[in-house]
Amino acid sequence: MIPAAFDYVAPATVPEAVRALTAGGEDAKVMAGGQSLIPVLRMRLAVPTVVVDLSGLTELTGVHDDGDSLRIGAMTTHYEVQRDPLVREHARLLRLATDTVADPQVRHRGTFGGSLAHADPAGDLLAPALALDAVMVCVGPDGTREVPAAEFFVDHFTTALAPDELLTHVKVPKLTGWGAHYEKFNRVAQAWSIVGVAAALRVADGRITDARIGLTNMGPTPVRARGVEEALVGQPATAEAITAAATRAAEGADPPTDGNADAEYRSHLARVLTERAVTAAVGA
Ligand SMILES: Cc1cc2nc3c(=O)[nH]c(=O)nc-3n(C[C@H](O)[C@H](O)[C@H](O)COP(=O)(O)OP(=O)(O)OC[C@H]3O[C@@H](n4cnc5c(N)ncnc54)[C@H](O)[C@@H]3O)c2cc1C
Repeated sequence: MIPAAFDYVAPATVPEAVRALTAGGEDAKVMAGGQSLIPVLRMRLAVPTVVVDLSGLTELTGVHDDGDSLRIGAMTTHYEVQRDPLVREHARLLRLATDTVADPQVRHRGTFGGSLAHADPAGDLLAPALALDAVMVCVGPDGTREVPAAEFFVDHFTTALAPDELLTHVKVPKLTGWGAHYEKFNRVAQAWSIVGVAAALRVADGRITDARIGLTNMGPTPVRARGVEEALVGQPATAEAITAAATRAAEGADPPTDGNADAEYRSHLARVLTERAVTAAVGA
């Protein structure tokens, strides 16, 4: 199918983009790399009045050092995130998760902000953003507001962004020196996650002192595995402690049943992948 007709605007500044969104009303759509939006338009799952293309907004690209956190522009591509030295040093979990996203073509066009704004429960960057306590910087006609990841993801493909707002940056607190791992289970190479586990941990004198665990595709939004975190902190970084903590991975999750896996199998995967992710993060 081809998309229904829409107006196209390519703003040169963020205020211009906001004005175009506001003028377009409820059915205006932002376009980043178009990796998810174009198929949605072609299937006519969305019939926007106007598409506001952010690709000219160079101010929304790149990774910047903001002291205690990194500021990542929404239009930074997955490829750029993967290769950025600041991300490697201070947000390794994000880099490892980005490595698992699709294939080089998608990683060259797809953006960090687009993935978060799209809020596909199977998207691999949502759980790391949640585990890292990232903060979304959103700009609309009333100005700028900051939304913590825990409040940003509202439902399947639904975020706290209003139709006339855009995500400009993401603040990612630095976890320098922490161990990290992203464990993804998918049906074929380069496919979306059936379940994924994002783990970031700090170990001192053989004991786990901090643990952040996020789950991909274990509910309509990414899930923070608080039970596992509680069970890990203070424990020795041993296989026994990790196995015991991982049994709590599916607590509080609401995994879907679909053509790839049923809810019970997803809960099993969450436990197994948590054990693997934490083990790898401890050894990292
Ligand atoms: C073949 C294929 C395989 C893929 N596999 C994976 C995978 O394994 N794991 C994974 O995580 N992802 C995967 N993806 C998705 C990929 O990561 C894209 O980055 C993601 O779809 C977002 O695309 P985009 O950045 O081009 O945003 P777009 O497609 O342009 O936009 C997506 C949505 O977000 C909104 N949006 C975009 N940017 C903003 C913004 N700054 N402010 C407000 N709203 C915004 C748009 O309006 C739209 O609704 C895959 C995509 C394809 C095509």
